[in-house]
Amino acid sequence: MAAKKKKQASNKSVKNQSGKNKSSKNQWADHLTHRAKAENYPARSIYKLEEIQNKFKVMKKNDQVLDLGCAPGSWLLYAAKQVGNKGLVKGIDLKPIEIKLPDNVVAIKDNILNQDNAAFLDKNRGFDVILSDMAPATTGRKDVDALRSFELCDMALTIAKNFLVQNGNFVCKIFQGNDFNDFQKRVKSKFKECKTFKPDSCRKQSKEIYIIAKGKK
Ligand SMILES: C[S@@+](CC[C@H](N)C(=O)[O-])C[C@H]1O[C@@H](n2cnc3c(N)ncnc32)[C@H](O)[C@@H]1O
Repeated sequence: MAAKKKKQASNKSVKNQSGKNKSSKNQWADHLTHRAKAENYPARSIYKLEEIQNKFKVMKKNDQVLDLGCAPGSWLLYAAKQVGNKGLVKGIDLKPIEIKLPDNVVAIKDNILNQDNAAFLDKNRGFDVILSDMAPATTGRKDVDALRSFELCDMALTIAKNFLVQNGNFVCKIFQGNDFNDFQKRVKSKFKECKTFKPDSCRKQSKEIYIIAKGKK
């Protein structure tokens, strides 16, 4: 009886921003959210990178990988397994990483738009792979959100141009909007191969898509 009451309380109905009723439980939680939890990943986005890696083989053993927008850390954990203990994964995010990271991962809390993180990025060695799963905090205004997302992609591409080794690979999440074609054209001009891919694990209603660029010229 007590357990039943507790369950009812945790499922109680609340109003969302548009005034409609929704469950106070995470309405976005789905089987991948539960699977991620069971497999000790902090976010379901792990399965997007897994699909990308299975299809495009963007990372390999011993690679040095940069993960832009790395919190809460699922891609860091997955990339760390792909590169192995002789590889290295560096991550950067506005938010701190709160999970325990393996020895071949370092992460810092910083804004990618801040030019001062060049020392962390380390131009001397260069990265074999740069991943960007960055997404801006949404405002609800589609034009503003699309512009902010584009600004992050633009910065990710600049970092890829400056810090990827020759023949390096670049994966970048982008929201399909007005700037999409122009951005894709700019990526294509810098890489030998460039494709777009929407992993099955992306939420159907999401406008996000990944640009997979291989072989930096
Ligand atoms: C979808 S989450 C990334 C999830 C991550 N790939 C994972 O698997 O755990 C997007 C992240 O982009 C970060 N982000 C957004 N703008 C940023 C910026 N200017 N600099 C650094 N990180 C940023 C957000 O803080 C957020 O954690």
